[in-house]
Amino acid sequence: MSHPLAALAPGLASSTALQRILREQQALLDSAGVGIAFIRNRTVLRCNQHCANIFGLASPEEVVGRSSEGLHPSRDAFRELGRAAFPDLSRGLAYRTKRQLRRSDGRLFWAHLTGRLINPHDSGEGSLWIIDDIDAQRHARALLDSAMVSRLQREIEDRRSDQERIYRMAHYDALTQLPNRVLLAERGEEAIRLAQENGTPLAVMFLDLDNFKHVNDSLGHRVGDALLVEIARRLQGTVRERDTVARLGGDEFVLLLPRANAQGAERVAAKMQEAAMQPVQVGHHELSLALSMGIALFPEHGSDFETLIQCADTAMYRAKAGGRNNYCFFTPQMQEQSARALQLTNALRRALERNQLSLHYQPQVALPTGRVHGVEALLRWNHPELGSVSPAEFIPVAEDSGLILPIGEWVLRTALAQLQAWHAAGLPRLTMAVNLSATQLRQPQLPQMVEHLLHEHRIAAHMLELELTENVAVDDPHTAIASMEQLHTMGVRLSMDDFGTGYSSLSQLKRFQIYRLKIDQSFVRDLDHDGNDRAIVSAIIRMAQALGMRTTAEGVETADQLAFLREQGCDEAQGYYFSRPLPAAELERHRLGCQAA
Ligand SMILES: Nc1nc2c(ncn2[C@@H]2O[C@H](COP(=O)(O)O[C@H]3[C@@H](O)[C@H](n4cnc5c(=O)[nH]c(N)nc54)O[C@@H]3COP(=O)(O)O)[C@@H](O)[C@H]2O)c(=O)[nH]1
Repeated sequence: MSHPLAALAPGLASSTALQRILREQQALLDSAGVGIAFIRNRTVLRCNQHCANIFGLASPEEVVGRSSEGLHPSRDAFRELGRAAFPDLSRGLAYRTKRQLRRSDGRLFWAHLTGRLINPHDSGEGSLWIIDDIDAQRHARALLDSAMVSRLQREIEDRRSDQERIYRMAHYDALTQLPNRVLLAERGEEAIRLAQENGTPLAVMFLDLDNFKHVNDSLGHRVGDALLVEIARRLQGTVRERDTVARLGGDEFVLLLPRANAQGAERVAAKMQEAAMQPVQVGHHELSLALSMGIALFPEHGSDFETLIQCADTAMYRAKAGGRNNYCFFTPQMQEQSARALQLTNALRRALERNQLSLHYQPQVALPTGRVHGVEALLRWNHPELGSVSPAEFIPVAEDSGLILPIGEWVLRTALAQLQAWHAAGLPRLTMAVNLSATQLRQPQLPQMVEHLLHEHRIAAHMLELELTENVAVDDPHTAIASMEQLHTMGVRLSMDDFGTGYSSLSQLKRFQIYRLKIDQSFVRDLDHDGNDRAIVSAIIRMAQALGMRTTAEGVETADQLAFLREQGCDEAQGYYFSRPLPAAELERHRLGCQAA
């Protein structure tokens, strides 16, 4: 096809130079971002690609040759444009307007038009028109805008979900998905505000799983975690929507119970106990757990959330100490006791180095012969200001603070040194019983320490009896059993103290390699007038005999008690009837000299 511009200079159309110029011009035209068309005699002579695009045609060739009138919505519109443009064009000026044009498929669109005559003195040479498609621009802008909007929306969405994730991480426990300490505190403050405003009650409950450490240690953390998740689910399923179940960490949970008074809290506690006690299946383990719970009430026990939680925590410890699977309401006395415990802990830290501790010894008498076969070492603490503090009070404090470890070692060393002295003084068969706390038994190095002290004082292992309570083994049977086995292998004798008051099974007794059962003094105390106690004591003695264990009755105070025990075949007895626990020198004077064999 001959180039349309060749028509403008017919003589030059075949020249190579002109062809090159025309190609360059076309390239220039095609690279323009607007439509460009040359029109002469109402016919399109030449246009660029953009112009073809604007009119919905594939290439400039499809536009060239078309009547320019057909590019307008109507003949009238076309003529009107000619009339309007003429004054400017004929003066050699550019004519600018905004018009509707028609695409090849008939659709109308708005465009900015700029026209100019090629030769202002001769309109017959045609005109050049620049067409700027406003609709397409608008459309493109709209597309751009919507792309930006959706990107913005995505960003906002992303940011929102990031914020939600951060909020969740900061306010919820990752394992159980329960509210954590932070969210609990927020809800607690809010609950107190509402309770104050409405004059309604509010209960805070502190929960702790009994023996959870045992599950974790013996079955592994994965089982422990699964158990916590299941317990969390059950607790959550037991309360009402307005209540909050939060996990503080480990096996500690807190319940926030708006509008619950003492009876309400008690009902929830009972439901919690029931929910926790249903067996939990984790893999092939069927586990059942119990809860210890402490309850504090608003406003009776505190006006701020921090105080209420502390009170509930204190009450929970009391529940645990009272035998586990239990709940307890906070009382102000508990706080006094906590303050006292703190005072004792601080004072106890200095007790060893300031020589405030001493041992008293209580004889243990063999019933068939009436002779003292051994003594039990009992710790005494005499503080310059606090006076004589009972071990029943300070031993638990020492256990909680970990001070029982250095103190327990001191007791063992001092007792063995005393035994060594008595053996040297002519009482070679005297045995020494020493109390061991659960914390001590959990120390894996305990057997080595005992062995070292026995060696240091040249005492045969069977002359030492270590007294354990039943709960020692319940808390951490694995370490406890390992230590007991080592001690047993060394020849040290183990006795079960306060037997009958704790929680142990007969199979445990066998596994623990127990040499002696010490019948708790609570059964001995009322032997004279309580038929049940008599039945229990004689059953314990018979059971021990059947299992090949010896029995010692604690707290014997009367001749009648002694007669009953002797009659039942009890092996040894200990109590005020024979002697109170005494300092070594006093005991030597009164009891040991002639009786020990
Ligand atoms: N872990 C350690 N625990 C210890 C140690 N020393 C003592 N304790 C434990 O403290 C609890 C209280 O001991 P204590 O006040 O010494 O009471 C003992 C006896 O004095 C008392 N007793 C003895 N005979 C009688 C009696 O006839 N009547 C009566 N009412 N009380 C009597 O009983 C306690 C016996 O203790 P135990 O045989 O150990 O049960 C107590 O639990 C001690 O175990 C220590 O060094 N470490």
